[in-house]
Amino acid sequence: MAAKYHPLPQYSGDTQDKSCCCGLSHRKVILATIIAVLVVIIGLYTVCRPSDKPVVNYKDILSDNDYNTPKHRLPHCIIIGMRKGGTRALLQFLNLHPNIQVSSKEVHYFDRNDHFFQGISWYRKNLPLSYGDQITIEKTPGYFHSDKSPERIFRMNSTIKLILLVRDPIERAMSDHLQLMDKRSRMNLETTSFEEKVLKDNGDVNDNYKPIQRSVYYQFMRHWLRFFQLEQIMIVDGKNLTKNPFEVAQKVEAFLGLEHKISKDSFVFDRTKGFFCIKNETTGHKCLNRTKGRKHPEVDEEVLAKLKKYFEPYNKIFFEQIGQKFDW
Ligand SMILES: Nc1ncnc2c1ncn2[C@@H]1O[C@H](COP(=O)(O)OS(=O)(=O)O)[C@@H](OP(=O)(O)O)[C@H]1O
Repeated sequence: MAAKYHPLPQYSGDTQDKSCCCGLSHRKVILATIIAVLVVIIGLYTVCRPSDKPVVNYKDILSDNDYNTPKHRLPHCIIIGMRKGGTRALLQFLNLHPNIQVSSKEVHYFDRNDHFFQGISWYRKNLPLSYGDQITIEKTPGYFHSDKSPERIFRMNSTIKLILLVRDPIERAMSDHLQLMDKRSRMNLETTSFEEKVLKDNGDVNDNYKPIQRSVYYQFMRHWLRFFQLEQIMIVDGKNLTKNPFEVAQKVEAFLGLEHKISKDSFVFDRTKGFFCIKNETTGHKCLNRTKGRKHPEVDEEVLAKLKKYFEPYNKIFFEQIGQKFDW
């Protein structure tokens, strides 16, 4: 009997689906691989991202009585801002206290996703070593203006103590502007005057300019008060810090439940710098670097009047939120 003829499958060119393995076409294999990779990425993200549950409680940190072992401890207190409020000066002054350990760098854990999604152990590693009887403080002024930070801090420790330095919004905007212009000039980019930047062509206040936006405090404070009790947030007058650093340091010591250890003798007024600096037995005294305490140029009266009018209603809401008034 003649053998039955079975035609061979025809080669139909590279663009056609070809049988690969298990009878699946190349396209299906590629699709399945992409789906598998996505599933693995989503799985890893879900497992590795920081837990939504509070990680630690203030009481737990305080009950850490392993006094003699230096460890990277989570902060008991965070200076959340505001940018240009005097945060560096306050941190330096608090560092004089033997029971306070400060993070010299701004960690930017809660306001930067690339840091935050590395998890709480990343944060801990980026905080200084401290002993069990010390309070760890970090300052990142960007936290105040970031909408994610309040909830993220709350989830880490709902009873944490927060410090917010406040300043006249116009002075703060000027300080912010000078910093931005300084950065531009170091990059050899064109710089613009405050007056030009803060007003639009039609003469209205330029509410698209970041230094102006960041001075509308009530918008940011709203987020913080959704998560924290006002009593947990110490509001510090930045102007008072420049005039009476000792008085402010004493109030912060009390807020943190620490003994008064920072002495008036630790400060010396530097006439050239125009600010208080920290006394140093060997070098005389140490002031903050040139990026703190820049000379503010005079602002045109008309521009100043417009800015005052612009910020007035916003300041009023902010004062109501914090239950305190300032002279701005
Ligand atoms: N003792 C002392 N020495 C120097 N500077 C002092 C001091 N106390 C408060 N200030 C004020 O701190 C302002 C800078 O604020 P910050 O440190 O929060 O700025 S930053 O957001 O971290 O860039 C800085 O703002 P500018 O004067 O506008 O530069 C100072 O006014």
